[in-house]
Amino acid sequence: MHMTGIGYDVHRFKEGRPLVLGGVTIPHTHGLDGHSDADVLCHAIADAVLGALGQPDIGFFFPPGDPACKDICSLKILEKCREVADQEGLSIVNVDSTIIAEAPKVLPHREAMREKIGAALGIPPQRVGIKATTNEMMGFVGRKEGIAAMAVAECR
Ligand SMILES: Nc1ccn([C@@H]2O[C@H](COP(=O)(O)O)[C@@H](O)[C@H]2O)c(=O)n1
Ligand SMILES: C[C@@]1(CO)OP(=O)(O)OP(=O)(O)OC[C@H]1O
Repeated sequence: MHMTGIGYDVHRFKEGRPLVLGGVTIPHTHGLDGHSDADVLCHAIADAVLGALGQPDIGFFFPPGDPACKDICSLKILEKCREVADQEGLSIVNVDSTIIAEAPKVLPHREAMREKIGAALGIPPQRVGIKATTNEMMGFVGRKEGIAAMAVAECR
């Protein structure tokens, strides 16, 4: 049986932090604020995978504010999702995602992100979809207050 999951996350920009998306540090004026490395893309993908596994969300496995999660590399969260899939006797088929950001341009970093996410999830990079769009200068993303990401995943 195939199961589908959906994930969404958003993080606010903060000066003086590195911008990490899909496990890749991208040069930018601001990073994202968070207790973890604030990798909004990995968080959305994690929730999508956990949803497809019929599991609770990221906060169940990595409680918000848990000292053990301070500045955690969010690829570790994806590795945990893979472990949970293994424990359940399920496999991750593919993930697809969209980053919503006015800046920076993220598509130049797409291949690097696919490699990192694929390695963490144990799937080939060809099965990791990453797209990006601006919000046409509307809303909080449009005002460059932060970055949002959404994802879907399929498991079987
Ligand atoms: N942060 C972003 C946003 C967009 N892109 C790329 O630009 C294309 C056009 O975006 P629009 O929102 O103006 O339609 C989009 O399809 C992406 O290829 C990007 O790399 N990073
Ligand atoms: C992984 C966690 C751990 O604090 O990361 P945060 O940086 O707090 O990010 P958020 O997406 O708000 O919630 C997920 C948390 O569980």
